[in-house]
Amino acid sequence: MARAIILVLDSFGIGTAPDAEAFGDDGADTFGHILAACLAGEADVDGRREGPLRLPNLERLGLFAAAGRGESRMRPQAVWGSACEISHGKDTPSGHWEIAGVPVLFDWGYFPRTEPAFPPELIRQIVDDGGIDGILGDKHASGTEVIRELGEESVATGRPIFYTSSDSVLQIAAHETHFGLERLYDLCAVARRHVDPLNIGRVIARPFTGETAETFTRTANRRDFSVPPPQATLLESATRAGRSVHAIGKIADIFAHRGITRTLKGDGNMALFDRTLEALGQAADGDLVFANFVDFDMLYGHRRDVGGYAAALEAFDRRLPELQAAMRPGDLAVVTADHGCDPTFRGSDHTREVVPVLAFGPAIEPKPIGRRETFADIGASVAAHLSLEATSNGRSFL
Ligand SMILES: O=P(O)(O)O[C@H]1O[C@H](CO)[C@@H](O)[C@H]1O
Ligand SMILES: [Mn+2]
Ligand SMILES: [Mn+2]
Repeated sequence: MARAIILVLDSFGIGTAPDAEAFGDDGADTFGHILAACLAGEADVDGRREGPLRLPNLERLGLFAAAGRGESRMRPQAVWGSACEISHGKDTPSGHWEIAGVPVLFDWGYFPRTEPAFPPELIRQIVDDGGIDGILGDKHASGTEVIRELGEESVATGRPIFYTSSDSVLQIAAHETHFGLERLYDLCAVARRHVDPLNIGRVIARPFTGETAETFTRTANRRDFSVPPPQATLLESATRAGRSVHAIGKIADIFAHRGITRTLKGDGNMALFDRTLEALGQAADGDLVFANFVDFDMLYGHRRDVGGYAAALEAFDRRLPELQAAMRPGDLAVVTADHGCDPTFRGSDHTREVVPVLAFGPAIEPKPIGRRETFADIGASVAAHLSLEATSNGRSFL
């Protein structure tokens, strides 16, 4: 039994999903296109990385084999394969809930690609209850671009910026001190109530600091207000059985704080890796450590920054030996992702892709597991490993 650790590299898809065409994502391949860009010398970042992508530890575990790529001749040292998503959306909650055994088989509500994007009645309700005198934005946008465009006006008028994407989200950007962080969280809680009837997955607080369009920066105080998963997930199976669930980074928010024992936050992937090791050091037998590494998605995938994404992968890879050294004989670790976000693809949205499944531990025998039909096989395997009641979806590959 010992412990289980799930590491989600947020947005690290490894190839076009069989149903990608329905999402307008045919040909998307986050890993494959980063590899190619690095090889072509198009992903050099001054002082941070250059040349071909070097991921020796992920390669050793079987990343290339999982992606069906012939570049590596190494025999995988992990249980290796890939998984398709059956959830209707390619968003973060859908991906994580499916990993935890609860695919999203209903349709989220989405806001149209029009301006305004939000129903006027909805905005009127949020403005009335939220104590603001109006909003800016009201459209589909990239979060960094929209604060550059409207941040100064937002600071001057006190009106927060409302925007959305191809995900089921209402995002609210406001200045951390001029508008106020707690006030922004309160406003998001009001918005959360009003978007519930529209079946919107998340309201996201996007605080920023700085004084001019050029210096505005989003802070680590982002907060996601998610709806709870529609059924009990692996996390609740664990906590109901008296186990502790250690949630690293965004995990607690993504699961609307259901089935979480403790939350450890960190600013950036490296801090999140530190928190993961810290949780592992404290986890008892039977516990689950569940970590999300958000930089891949937020800082590089959505920003279509190939070099940054490559550098972040290499930095993550360099830390894997520390994780392996901290694992006890009966532990299981699974490296996976929640969707793709190909930094070479058009637009700035997620991409429908298959994700890697690399499961390893001192007593886990390497083997191929092929292409799994659903991410839920990960949750089923973790449940089996921790001797928890089986999740209602997924089959264990262990
Ligand atoms: O452009 P930013 O604000 O990073 O937004 C991105 O972050 C949202 C939540 O992950 C996604 O829906 C995407 O729109
Ligand atoms: Mn995600
Ligand atoms: Mn994202």
